[in-house]
Amino acid sequence: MLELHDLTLRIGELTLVEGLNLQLHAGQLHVIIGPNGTGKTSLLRALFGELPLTRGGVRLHGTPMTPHALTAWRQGIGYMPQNTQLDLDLSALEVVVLGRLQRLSMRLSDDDLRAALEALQALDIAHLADRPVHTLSGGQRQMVLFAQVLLRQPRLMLLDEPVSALDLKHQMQLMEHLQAQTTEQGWVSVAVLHDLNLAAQFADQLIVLGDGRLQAFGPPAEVLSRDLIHRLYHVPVDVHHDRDGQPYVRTLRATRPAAREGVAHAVCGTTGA
Ligand SMILES: Nc1ncnc2c1ncn2[C@@H]1O[C@H](COP(=O)(O)OP(=O)(O)OP(=O)(O)O)[C@@H](O)[C@H]1O
Repeated sequence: MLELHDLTLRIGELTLVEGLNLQLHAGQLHVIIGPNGTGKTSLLRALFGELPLTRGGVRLHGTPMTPHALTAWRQGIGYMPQNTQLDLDLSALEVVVLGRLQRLSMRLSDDDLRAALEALQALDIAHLADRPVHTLSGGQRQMVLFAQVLLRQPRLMLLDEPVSALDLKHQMQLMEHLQAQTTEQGWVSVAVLHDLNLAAQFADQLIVLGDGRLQAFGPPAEVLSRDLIHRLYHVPVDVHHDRDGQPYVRTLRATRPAAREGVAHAVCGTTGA
């Protein structure tokens, strides 16, 4: 279990996150949603030990995060930050193997290489293995970095917008894999997503942040409501539910697309003339 107790983050006068109390369970996928600039990345960075806590504490399976033991703390974490820039002269396979960094001696073992290849295969990107990573597309880099964090065999998975550069097929592939492995391996998984429908589809629990504070926490079917979304994003939406009770969100336009209708009429008029 990952326990956050009164977690507060400040930089100078600016409060990024205020008084978070949460208990996140092993084997569950937790998805953080919330508007831009509301503290999601700061929270993940703090959980990775990259941003010092101003107040409060964090425990993973009973072990507290302490400033003097951050190297050991990070060894149990698969952290995928938002920025997937990779200006390295390494192949995709080599980047994935780096996920085993803490265990690598002077040379790679067959086991490390096999595990890296299997991770690439599981994500259907084995064909990228020998490509230099600086030549990969944004989405391909994102998949390679996901394969890298898988190889860490983490107890805690922290993923900051892991599908932001992915097409529909790869979004589903990554999320399906994350959810299956979270259950199977008993990880505590935390991912930031902006796509509310993807969040509703895959999250066991939603963590809703707004202005650095917890606005709601719980299963998507209980948490995602029209009022909450409107309050957070100031966008009109409808929230529907499918046959399994899973919510899905449809954004509503504030204005009718009158200009487009005008274009259609003009085109028809031209054709008819
Ligand atoms: N190192 C820093 N110094 C000063 N302000 C910072 C720093 N890091 C973050 N902030 C500010 O803290 C707030 C929260 O930022 P954060 O990146 O955590 O938001 P976010 O919810 O992840 O946003 P987004 O959805 O846009 O990625 C923002 O106002 C940001 O400008």
